[in-house]
Amino acid sequence: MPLLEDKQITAGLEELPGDWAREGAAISRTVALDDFMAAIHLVTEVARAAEEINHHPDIDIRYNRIRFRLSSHDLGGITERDLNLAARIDRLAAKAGAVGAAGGR
Ligand SMILES: C[C@H](O)[C@H](O)[C@H]1CNC2=NC(N)=NC(=O)C2=N1
Repeated sequence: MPLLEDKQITAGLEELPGDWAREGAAISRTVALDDFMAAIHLVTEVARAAEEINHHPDIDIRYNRIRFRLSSHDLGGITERDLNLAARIDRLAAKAGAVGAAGGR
């Protein structure tokens, strides 16, 4: 699967419901949950999705906030796999009642 061009990445990010940001060779999104266990439950669901597609996020968990950072490590950049995983994360995060970190919780 090839690396995406800048304009493809920009278009792909606009299609995603979550507020993903481009960070060089990766895209990232931070979400906030009600509490630590809610965050851990979401991480567990994302882990199952990652295993299903064999594409794994970098995850930073701080109490009720989770930062997901996606990159295709084998190619050192962003591919469709990252956009696909981001879409799955957005669906799981919405189901879990997550809000963007900008939500101020
Ligand atoms: C052996 C295994 O299939 C590879 O290491 C997969 C696993 N998950 C992965 N996840 C991500 N984000 N990038 C990869 O290059 C990658 N490679």
